[in-house]
Amino acid sequence: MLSNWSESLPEPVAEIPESSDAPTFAAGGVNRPPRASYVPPHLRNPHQSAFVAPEALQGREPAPRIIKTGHIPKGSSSSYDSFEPQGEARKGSALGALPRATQAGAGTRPWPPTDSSARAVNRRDSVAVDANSGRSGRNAISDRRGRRDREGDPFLKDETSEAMFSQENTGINFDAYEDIPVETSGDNVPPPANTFGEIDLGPALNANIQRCKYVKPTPVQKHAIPISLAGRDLMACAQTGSGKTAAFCFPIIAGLIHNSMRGRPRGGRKAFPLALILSPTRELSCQIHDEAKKFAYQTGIRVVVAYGGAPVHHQLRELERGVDILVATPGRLSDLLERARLSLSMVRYLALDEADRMLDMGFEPQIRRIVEQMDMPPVGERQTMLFSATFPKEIQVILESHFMIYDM
Ligand SMILES: Nc1ncnc2c1ncn2[C@@H]1O[C@H](COP(=O)(O)OP(=O)(O)OP(=O)(O)O)[C@@H](O)[C@H]1O
Repeated sequence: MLSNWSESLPEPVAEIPESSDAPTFAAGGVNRPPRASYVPPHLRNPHQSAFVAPEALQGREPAPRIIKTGHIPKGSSSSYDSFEPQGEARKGSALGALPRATQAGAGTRPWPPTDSSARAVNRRDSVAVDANSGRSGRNAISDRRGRRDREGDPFLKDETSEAMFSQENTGINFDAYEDIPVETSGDNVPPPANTFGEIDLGPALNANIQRCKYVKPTPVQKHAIPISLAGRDLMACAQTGSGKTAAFCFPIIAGLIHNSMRGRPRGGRKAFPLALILSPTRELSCQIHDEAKKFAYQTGIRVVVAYGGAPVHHQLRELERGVDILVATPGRLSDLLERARLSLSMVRYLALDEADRMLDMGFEPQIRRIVEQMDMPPVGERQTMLFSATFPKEIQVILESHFMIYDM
């Protein structure tokens, strides 16, 4: 009999960097790399219990997980929900205005948060926008409703095999996480949230959290979500399997739902994502894409994935159909930018997952170009979340001094 869930996993298969001669797969769930082949590194030793800090296994005090927060945004909170597109993005019709979500059970809590830590975007050209006003806003809502009707149910396969989706069978003992200290730095760090109910994520996202059967936030979620919702940049060190995906997806999705995005061109050949999630491998990108689709279910937010080693034309078609959140590997993203089929000028959220691995895999030049030299809004005009399983000093120095990534 198996004593550990991880013993039932198939032998790990080496991950394939996108530069390899791997078999090709199409995006959007068609011919994807088989999910069973991806085993997170922490589960690869079947004799270690998953999700326990390695120090704890050696009888030592677990080292604190580190979360660094960016500067407290300055200025008035009213500019938080405004966004004026620049350059080419000014053209065309509006996409984005969703009705302001009324928080079920949250009563009168305003959005954006009006406390001192609320993000003030301070965009030079930004203007306040009423999400419910204007013709384009109504069109955008009906567009999104239509889109919802056509949306496949990302929970379907889980519902048909309930066991696959139950928390017990993820092999995660989240209670073991409770004791892991989390160290946060930065001024006036927003307090952690011990329950999802304490966080203002909106009814649609809350419903999806329930569908996912997440009962309470993991430690990285407890700390990172309130920090990001307050509009602060964030750098978090958390091991793989700690729930990072939700930690960056929830604030992005909540932010996109609550904030109006006017003036985004539609129907053209160039895509203008509002959020970009960079991850090192196609396996991880597909995993994030699958999770993000569940979190964004019935919100009207469209999540697209682009990764190397697969024919680009299918991914281009997916992008042409519209994209709010783009999950991408750095190589394929650079390719799409070079083909001028993608603009980063509307990106308000940038998340980098497994940053240490991206640097280890030699993606530094691409990331530098994507972040610094393309049309992405600069630090202060977008929100950045960086997650890494390890944070050796060298990586912190590289990230802080060489990349214009944070508002630190
Ligand atoms: N709050 C939660 N409650 C229950 N399960 C959760 C919670 N957050 C995440 N999970 C589940 O835990 C598993 C690991 O989470 P996730 O994939 O987000 O971790 P990760 O840190 O991003 O790992 P990786 O780097 O391997 O992608 C997933 O199956 C996810 O659905």
